[in-house]
Amino acid sequence: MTYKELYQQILRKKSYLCVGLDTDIRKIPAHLLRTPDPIFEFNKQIIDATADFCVSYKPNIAFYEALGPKGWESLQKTIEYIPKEHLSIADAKRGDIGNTSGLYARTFFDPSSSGLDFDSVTVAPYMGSDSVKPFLEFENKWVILLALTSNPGSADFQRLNVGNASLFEEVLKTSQTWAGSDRIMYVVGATQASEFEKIRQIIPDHFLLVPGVGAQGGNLEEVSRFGMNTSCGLLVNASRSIIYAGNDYDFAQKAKQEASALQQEMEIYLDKYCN
Ligand SMILES: O=c1ccn([C@@H]2O[C@H](COP(=O)(O)O)[C@@H](O)[C@H]2O)c(=O)[nH]1
Repeated sequence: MTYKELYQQILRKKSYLCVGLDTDIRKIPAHLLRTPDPIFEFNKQIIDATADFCVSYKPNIAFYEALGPKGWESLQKTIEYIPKEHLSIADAKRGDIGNTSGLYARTFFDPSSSGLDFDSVTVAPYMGSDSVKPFLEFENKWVILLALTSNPGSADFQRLNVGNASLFEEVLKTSQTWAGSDRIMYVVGATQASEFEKIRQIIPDHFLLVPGVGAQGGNLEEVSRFGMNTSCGLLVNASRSIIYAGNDYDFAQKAKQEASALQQEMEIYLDKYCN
């Protein structure tokens, strides 16, 4: 998916919502446990209920890996089921020495190797340019680099001063010099709203993946006011607050209501701040 295609979808749906598929076998409604693939059945119903209100889906790979081969099978079926117009994000936070990163990239981007064909993957920048390069070599795919994460521990390293700037600012600046940097997005937590203005000065045009609204308490209005650019430039993720809005036969209907409410709020902010 190109930058332009993503922006057009945002305009069409009046939404920049990413639904997080953090599907936990211990949390899904009991009646689904009687189906052959409860994780996929849950995801399928969530996708059917929310597709009109979001532009992206983000399965967090941990929830699938934890189940072994069965989890990978559910993940593969989920990825095949997500409508092609939605940007798919493998939230895997990978990154290693070059040849190992190459295999991680094949895992998520090369269906002939792994059966998975994601549009994008989250990558940790800590090991530097050669650890990210193999992902960027897949020309029609996106790398979503961790910049300033939503958790309290983001202060431990990401905010440390290195020279004249903090480490996360260096990640933003240095990664701009890498080949294929036009296909980088950045993770910035919704809980970090005070930093969005500064971040936009460094990377005015890039898309930001913003987790942390809903269960983590981030403020959608602030994120939109300070983070939006002229092409929206935001994908705001909500996982638990949507997919676990209900826990019974009506779970998908409840998820739909949550996604719809966020979309309606986003429509207001698109009118107000995307110009
Ligand atoms: O900085 C980060 C990076 C990734 N995440 C992930 O996003 C979702 C958030 O889930 P919620 O239930 O909406 O809180 C989850 O998969 C995290 O691993 C993040 O929260 N912060």
